[in-house]
Amino acid sequence: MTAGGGVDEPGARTSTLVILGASGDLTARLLLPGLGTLLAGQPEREVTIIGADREPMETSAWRELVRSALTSTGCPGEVAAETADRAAWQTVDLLDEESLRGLLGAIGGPAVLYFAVPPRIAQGACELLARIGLPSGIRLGLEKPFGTDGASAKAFNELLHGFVAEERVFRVDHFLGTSTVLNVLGFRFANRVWRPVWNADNIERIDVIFDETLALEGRAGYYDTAGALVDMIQSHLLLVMAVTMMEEPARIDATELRDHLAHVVRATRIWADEPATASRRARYTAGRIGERNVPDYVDEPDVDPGNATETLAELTVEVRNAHWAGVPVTLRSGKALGADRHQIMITFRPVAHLPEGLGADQVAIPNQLVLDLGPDRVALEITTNGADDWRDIEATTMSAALGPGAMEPYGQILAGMLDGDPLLSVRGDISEECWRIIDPVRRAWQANETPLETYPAGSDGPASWPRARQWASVD
Ligand SMILES: NC(=O)C1=CN([C@@H]2O[C@H](COP(=O)(O)OP(=O)(O)OC[C@H]3O[C@@H](n4cnc5c(N)ncnc54)[C@H](OP(=O)(O)O)[C@@H]3O)[C@@H](O)[C@H]2O)C=CC1
Ligand SMILES: O=C1O[C@H](COP(=O)(O)O)[C@@H](O)[C@H](O)[C@H]1O
Repeated sequence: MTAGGGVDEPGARTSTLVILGASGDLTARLLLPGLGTLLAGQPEREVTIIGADREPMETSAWRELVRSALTSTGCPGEVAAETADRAAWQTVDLLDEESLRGLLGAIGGPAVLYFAVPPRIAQGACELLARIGLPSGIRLGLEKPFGTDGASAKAFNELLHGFVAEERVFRVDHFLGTSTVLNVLGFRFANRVWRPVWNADNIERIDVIFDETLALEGRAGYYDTAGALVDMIQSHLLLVMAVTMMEEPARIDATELRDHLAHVVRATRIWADEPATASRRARYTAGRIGERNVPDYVDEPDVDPGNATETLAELTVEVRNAHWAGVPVTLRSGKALGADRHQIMITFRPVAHLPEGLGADQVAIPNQLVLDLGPDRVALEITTNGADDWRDIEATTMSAALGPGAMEPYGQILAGMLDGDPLLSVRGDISEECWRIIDPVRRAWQANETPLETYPAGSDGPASWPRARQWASVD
């Protein structure tokens, strides 16, 4: 097995990526295809990919898996072939100390160890690494979920910090690598028009929505104990919120950006400090989405009907600082819904007053700004004079497509890891803060203080939830 080097030299384009759990779903579906988009745009990179898993795999089979996954997302054939030819396989049991030592010895140089394994295995392997010691030049890529609650995330951080510097730990949240989240930075900070109005004086509410038509898709092993709150709100949506509401960083680097994200999550509190009433939860029952019949969630393969798993979660929080106090921020995500709706929605306060003779008998219409999280688009609903009667007022939508980004989110995340730039990885304190926000909600749900409602697959969620009113207008 050969080891690439150089991940430590700034700007180096030669690096070694060791994928632990290389026979798994994440590797085949997201990691390698993401890397393919990175190599498509930056073909000069020489990445040596070492696949590692507990079952042996022929090197030729691993190389073919690498080659086809890279080309599936547009990596040129010759770059994929060269990368595949460098790839190697290592059979390892990550929970066996000797086996893990053997892997580290075989890598023999700087590398990224990417844990594409279940969280229990990643944590167990890190406990062994704490004993063995981490060879210099190694970085760790850790998938979500990071811990299972605030206490376990804190303990995991303490374990890691005992043997590796925080700058070498890359906690993955692929939403930070999505083009729209990156686009929010330019949209917010490079436009003069938003700066004076981006605060509680002018903004009435914020909604971050990630509704999916996808149902469980065979992921009960993970999802049935996580649920929508942990799967989407604890990690992704709180960070999307933080990017939307943070102050302007002095520069876009890992320290500044993450300090600013941390300021937002540290100031975030559950609305009215009432977890039971600031949240809602529901689970899908049988229904139809387009041409698909979706079974009742509890009839999905491997679901434990005894788990009160929610497939739709909503949580309202407040960022309690001088800029945002009093503005409700609702985070919502669910599966098996009628439409994919991935949006940050900013609802402005209506004008305080309309001149007499304009919009007679009409109430002022609040401006609404929607940043679509794919396909990337921005839409602003403004108020204009009526088309038929200029004395009326009516809403009109202006919209524009945003750049789709040069690569898939996992390509962006891997680029940061390979280059040693933690800009888009979740810092340890931020991860703990996100758990601190949702832990009381989980406790309230476990105590049954918030009812577990139902909705038919393919619907908009429980009929009683007041959602259509809020964002029907910008479609
Ligand atoms: N799949 C996805 O869409 C996403 C996954 N993630 C995260 O990525 C991680 C991996 O998920 P996923 O790929 O779906 O999981 P899989 O179960 O598909 O893959 C995990 C792999 O790890 C191997 N493994 C388990 N135990 C050991 C061990 N002791 N030593 C070496 N290898 C081991 C498994 O082998 P075996 O089969 O023999 O057990 C399997 O090949 C999880 O943390 C998940 O939360 C995050 C976002 C999306
Ligand atoms: O991390 C996750 O994200 C996906 C949604 O993100 P996408 O980039 O795949 O659209 C979600 O479906 C999944 O449940 C969650 O684990």
